[in-house]
Amino acid sequence: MQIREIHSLYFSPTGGTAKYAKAMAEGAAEALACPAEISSFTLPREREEGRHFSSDELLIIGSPTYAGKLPNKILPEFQEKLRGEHTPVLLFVTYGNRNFDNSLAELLSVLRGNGFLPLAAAAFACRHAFSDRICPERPRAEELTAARSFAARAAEALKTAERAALEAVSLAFTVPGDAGAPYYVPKGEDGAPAKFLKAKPLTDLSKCLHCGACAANCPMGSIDSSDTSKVPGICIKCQACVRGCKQGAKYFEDAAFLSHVRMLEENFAAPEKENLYFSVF
Ligand SMILES: Cc1cc2nc3c(=O)[nH]c(=O)nc-3n(C[C@H](O)[C@H](O)[C@H](O)COP(=O)(O)O)c2cc1C
Repeated sequence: MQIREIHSLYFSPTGGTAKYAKAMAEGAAEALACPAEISSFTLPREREEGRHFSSDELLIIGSPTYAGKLPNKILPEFQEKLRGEHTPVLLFVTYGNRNFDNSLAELLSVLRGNGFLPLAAAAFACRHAFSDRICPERPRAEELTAARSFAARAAEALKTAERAALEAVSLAFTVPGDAGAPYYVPKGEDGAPAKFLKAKPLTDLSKCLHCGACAANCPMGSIDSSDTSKVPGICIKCQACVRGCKQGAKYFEDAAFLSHVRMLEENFAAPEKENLYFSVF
């Protein structure tokens, strides 16, 4: 199969997913000796346009796991904005060492439904967006190298594969999880459901320089750029504002949210999970 161009697309509020999208794009580009365009699908303006891919392009796509599935506010954008025409795809999810549950299966199902040919997939344990105590060093350099090699091997195999044969193996390709399963219900330290849907970031005005970075980095465009202490829109708890603030001025105070973070730190910081790879090749 002839591949003319590679596109690597990621939703990545706190940067872990982006690192893997870049590494895999580089591996595939080297194997196929063709250009790779790496682009973000994170900010509202980056998700405005639909993206259509042809049969001689390769898509690499990654998303974090939120509550065991794809981020629910971004799912409709994946469903509505991405179209393939029998376009081969390498898909992956990242997760914060609890579990990726059903996110990879959901991503595969969305892509298959939108005309893509899923051929290889991966689940990468990354630093948890909520806590530096969970996999703080991940992805490690050697993990990015392994992901890069995985994408290179898949791309290399594409070169000699017959399209008809790929269509058939892609149809049978599965990954762990159930695309139709419900969301994971976050628990607090007491094991009871932790309800923090309405939690929003607060601003320490003694630290805030009013630089506007938090508003500019918010994937939901929810922070008022003229007064960044106001969050009139929806908050998906992605932590882009918290981690992107050089002054450390953004924080969450919601008791249920903090209890969930402590539960994760207590139960899911160790052992660190292995990265998982799946492929038709
Ligand atoms: C709202 C939210 C929900 C999350 N839910 C899960 C989860 O169910 N399981 C898990 O292991 N990690 C979970 N995580 C951790 C992220 O999947 C992980 O930190 C991911 O690598 C973040 O990607 P990014 O750095 O590209 O933003 C969650 C993170 C956020 C912000």
